[in-house]
Amino acid sequence: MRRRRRPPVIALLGVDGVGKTTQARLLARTLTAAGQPASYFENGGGRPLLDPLARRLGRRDGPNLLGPRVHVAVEATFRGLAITRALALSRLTGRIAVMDRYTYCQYAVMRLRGDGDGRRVRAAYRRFPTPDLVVLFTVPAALAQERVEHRGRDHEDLDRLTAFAQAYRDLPEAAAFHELPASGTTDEVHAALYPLVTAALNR
Ligand SMILES: Cc1cn([C@H]2C[C@H](O)[C@@H](COP(=O)(O)OP(=O)(O)O)O2)c(=O)[nH]c1=O
Repeated sequence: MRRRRRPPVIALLGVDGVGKTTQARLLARTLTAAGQPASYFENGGGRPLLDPLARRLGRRDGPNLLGPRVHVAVEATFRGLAITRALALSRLTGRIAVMDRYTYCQYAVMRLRGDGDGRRVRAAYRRFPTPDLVVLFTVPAALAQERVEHRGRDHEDLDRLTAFAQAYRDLPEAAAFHELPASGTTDEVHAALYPLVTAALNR
């Protein structure tokens, strides 16, 4: 067998409510049960912390509290630290890293908000490996919104979800993403995802 410098990295992307967390957790469990030990990692940008904090302080959201420039630096730092930790743990344990979000999510959210060209963040993230597989989940914006409502933690605006999905597709890296329609049940989407993953792991 070919020697690998690091365990494989699988990254799942998409707008809020598309099913990343559900699928990433299930994928890590299924791979592990199939004899390919895998760990789930969440690589968020701190929005669940920053937005409620901003609201408690009487502001609309994180960018409104910190200003766009500071906010993007804080968010990119949060995410960079999460990815660094995930890669380090994956290397230490030798387990496949199943990434719930990755660098591309930062680039997409910056494009969505019009935070410049992302060159500085791309430079800061340049040492992070290109994953062995990047899957972009797609669902109609209305379904993503319904799922976010169902989760009950926050709310999503339909126009924002539509623009966010387009921001992913407009990234310069998007040609390497594997788009996967994710409107089906959890089991149906998993059944479509799993062969892509095993093919990537066997490459
Ligand atoms: C994948 C999936 C999720 N859900 C629910 C579970 C969650 O409460 C919510 C959002 O899923 P979640 O996996 O949290 O999405 P993301 O990580 O992309 O934001 O939708 C469904 O109802 N059906 C599905 O097929």
